[in-house]
Amino acid sequence: MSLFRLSDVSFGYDPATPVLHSVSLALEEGENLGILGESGSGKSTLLRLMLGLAAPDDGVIEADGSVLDITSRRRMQAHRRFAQPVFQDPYSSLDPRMRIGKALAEPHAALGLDGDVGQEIARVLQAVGLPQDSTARRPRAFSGGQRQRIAVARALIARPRVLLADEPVSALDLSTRVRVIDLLSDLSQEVTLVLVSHDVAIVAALCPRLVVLQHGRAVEAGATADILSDPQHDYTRMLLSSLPRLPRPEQETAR
Ligand SMILES: Nc1ncnc2c1ncn2[C@@H]1O[C@H](COP(=O)(O)OP(=O)(O)OP(=O)(O)O)[C@@H](O)[C@H]1O
Repeated sequence: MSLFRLSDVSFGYDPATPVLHSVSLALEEGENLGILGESGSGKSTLLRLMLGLAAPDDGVIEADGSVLDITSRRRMQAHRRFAQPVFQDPYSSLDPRMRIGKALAEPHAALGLDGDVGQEIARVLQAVGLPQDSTARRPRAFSGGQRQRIAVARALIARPRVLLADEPVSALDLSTRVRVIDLLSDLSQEVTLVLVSHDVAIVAALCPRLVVLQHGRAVEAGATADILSDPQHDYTRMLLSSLPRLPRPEQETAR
């Protein structure tokens, strides 16, 4: 059974100007899915629909084997345990006044989760590689990369099956980025990731499956390795050719 199945999903903030056009995709357990596209192609909107923050104008979203009805409070409560978001900016996603222990305890209570909250906090801090005494500190005591780890820990409290991550490292500096990417890669053992990005290298590192969005249409989908080595669509070729290239070793030594 697929974790998510989207069938011909269309959506517009204003229904007269659709942002997503008949998008279909499937997310299978253990197969991280990258969603790649230029700014404005509809990537974040697609994640919003998968989170249940808005409903499609047309088409169907199935999650965990049943149709996602966002008007059902009970269904949405279950969905928030099933799929958790990680947003781009760890500075705005954490309340600056709230100690980390409280920030992690809050979703545990709000989602009515089982298990001892103290033990669960210890589990997620360990999972993201932060010291246990982080609970007594406020977000300003942490660097950007550490804050993003806290945001990931907050998502993991729910023991979700899916993490829906929207440009999770683009607000971070380069060296921190690598550590958060490593963390997301390690987590792939226990949770399946949907990763929205305009960065081909990050998608290639984390996601064996890929969907390319152009103006709200899925123009290419399949195995990431196949798409990167032999893109079928002009738009995908354009995205790949616009990648910044690192100098080859011989060019470096020639200088
Ligand atoms: N809340 C909103 N109300 C109205 N229009 C919106 C809203 N959010 C996004 N849009 C529009 O929907 C389209 C798709 O935006 P979306 O943020 O999904 O794209 P994106 O691919 O995630 O872009 P980016 O990489 O810049 O975040 C854009 O034209 C955008 O202006």
